[in-house]
Amino acid sequence: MSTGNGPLYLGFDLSTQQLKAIVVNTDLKTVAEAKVDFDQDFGAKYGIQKGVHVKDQTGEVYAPVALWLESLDLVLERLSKAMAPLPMSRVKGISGSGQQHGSVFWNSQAEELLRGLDPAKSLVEQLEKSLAHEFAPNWQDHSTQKELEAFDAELGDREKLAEVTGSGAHHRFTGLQIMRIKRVLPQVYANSTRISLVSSWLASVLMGAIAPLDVSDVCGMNLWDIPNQTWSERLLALSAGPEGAADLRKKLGEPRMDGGGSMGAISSYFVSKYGFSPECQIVSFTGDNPATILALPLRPLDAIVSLGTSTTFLMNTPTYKPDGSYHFFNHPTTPGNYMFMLCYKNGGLAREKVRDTLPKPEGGATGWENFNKAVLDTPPLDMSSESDHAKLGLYFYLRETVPNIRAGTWRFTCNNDGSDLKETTEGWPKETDARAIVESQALSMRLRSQKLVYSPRDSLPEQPRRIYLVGGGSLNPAITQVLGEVLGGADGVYKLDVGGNACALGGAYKALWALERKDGETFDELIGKRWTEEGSIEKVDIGYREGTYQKYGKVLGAFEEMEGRLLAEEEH
Ligand SMILES: Nc1ncnc2c1ncn2[C@@H]1O[C@H](COP(=O)(O)OP(=O)(O)O)[C@@H](O)[C@H]1O
Ligand SMILES: O=C(CO)[C@@H](O)[C@H](O)COP(=O)(O)O
Repeated sequence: MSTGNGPLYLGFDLSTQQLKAIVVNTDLKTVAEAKVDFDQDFGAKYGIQKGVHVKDQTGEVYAPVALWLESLDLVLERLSKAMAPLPMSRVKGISGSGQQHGSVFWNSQAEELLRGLDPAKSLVEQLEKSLAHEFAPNWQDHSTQKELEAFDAELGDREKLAEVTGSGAHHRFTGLQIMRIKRVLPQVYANSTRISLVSSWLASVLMGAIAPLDVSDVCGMNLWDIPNQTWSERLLALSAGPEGAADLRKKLGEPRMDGGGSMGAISSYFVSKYGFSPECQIVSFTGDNPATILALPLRPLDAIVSLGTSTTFLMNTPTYKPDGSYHFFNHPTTPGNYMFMLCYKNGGLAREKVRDTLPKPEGGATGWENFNKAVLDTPPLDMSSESDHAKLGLYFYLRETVPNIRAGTWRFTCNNDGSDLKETTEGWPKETDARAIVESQALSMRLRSQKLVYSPRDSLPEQPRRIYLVGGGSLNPAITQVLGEVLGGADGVYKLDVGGNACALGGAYKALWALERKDGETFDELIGKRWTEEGSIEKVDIGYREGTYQKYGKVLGAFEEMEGRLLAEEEH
């Protein structure tokens, strides 16, 4: 491939299970990729599984920060090789993303250690000493029930909190996590001079100085007042105690409200060790979901479904319509726009659990062959005729967030119009579970996004125009088809060619826009001019199917009632 002599842009994604890096040229074409898989590369050393430690007794889920430091050196070593013969010195700008909500606690030595990084030593050798806490809470953590109740109550109720911060209280949101750390590990909190999000932490290491939080990622904390674009003093005081609000504000710093421009040049450590140019600029890093909506120019009514460890449903919208069950974030690049998001904890790993109840395919290339066959051999809602009962299931191996239902598996049936909803105790064949888990994940997204979608064309029912799939699960044709059947998509369902690397790609595009934008040029304007469908996306399903879409529509009420009954059981 000819890459000319123009500048290159590097995007990282520090997600739950991997650290990925992708380099693009000014035509948005990928020229090199590399990754570190935490379990494969460091599982034995750090005793992690799927990138994290899990403490079932408390609901804590956390990752060792040292693992990420080792991974950064390793991914850059791999990337230098993947780039050859292109020199790293061609990289003009770096941005990227981090798993949202996770936080890193720095101690008082951090700034000095970051400034003085020695290329003769590794990052982990030098920066392990910069931490006030060796672990970063992960977004799957659900140890903060007490804090969740306090946050929901603080401004009156959950809806009021959502109006102010874009979200009701969620266990994983950083304000709650900080409040818990202060309660259970007061010394760690006291020793923390600065607190970063995962995104700004990675930017800090690359810059050799503590980077500000990002305009979009800051909205995943339940601390940022979105209508007024400032820290909420009341919520800071709740998290850190009435006397501690000012101190917490100092630890967090003021976020950077411009998603573009440069925050500073790369640290000399990376110049000496990996051959970056000293002129290479670090652009603000954002959350992995905000970065995903930057992987292509996203029009209103288009939706992205990210099938990673978590499942997320994302839209770019000019309307701020907060609600306690979903999320609004500042758009990462466009002031006045927002990202709408639904986030499910029981995404890829829950589908894997159901897959693993089926016999292992012999010689299968992906390991998903039997799961896919079961999905495709089962009719929608497992109804072979109109008189059959529709089957609905919920498969939560972790406490879910949307809605906040305990871990467990439930199977219900109802009539084709949603009436006569009953829990079934006899169960059903394992093959039915394969279809039911994908349907239930899609039904939940359809239920909760209905207020944001409208009819894309005359006479079609309300639905997204295009649905773009990203993340590891987007490689799966059976999952893809069911998403199209349930969610529709008047112009079809598309997979991003970059598959599981969408957030890293969004990071690379962000770096390009940040450093090449003309006065007032938006991300969508600049990227829209250079982006081509060919080579970027592939149509994988027709999306809207008349009849099938309506069939799922008729059981949406029953689906909501099923969730409602399980929630009510927990309240009693
Ligand atoms: N062929 C496949 N079919 C279904 N799921 C898949 C397939 N390949 C990978 N996955 C899923 O993708 C998940 C990882 O997705 P990825 O986007 O890389 O994760 P992360 O959340 O760490 O960024 C795995 O947990 C796995 O369940
Ligand atoms: O908690 C959320 C969003 O609110 C998750 O989407 C995390 O941002 C990380 O997800 P993975 O990419 O690791 O699945």
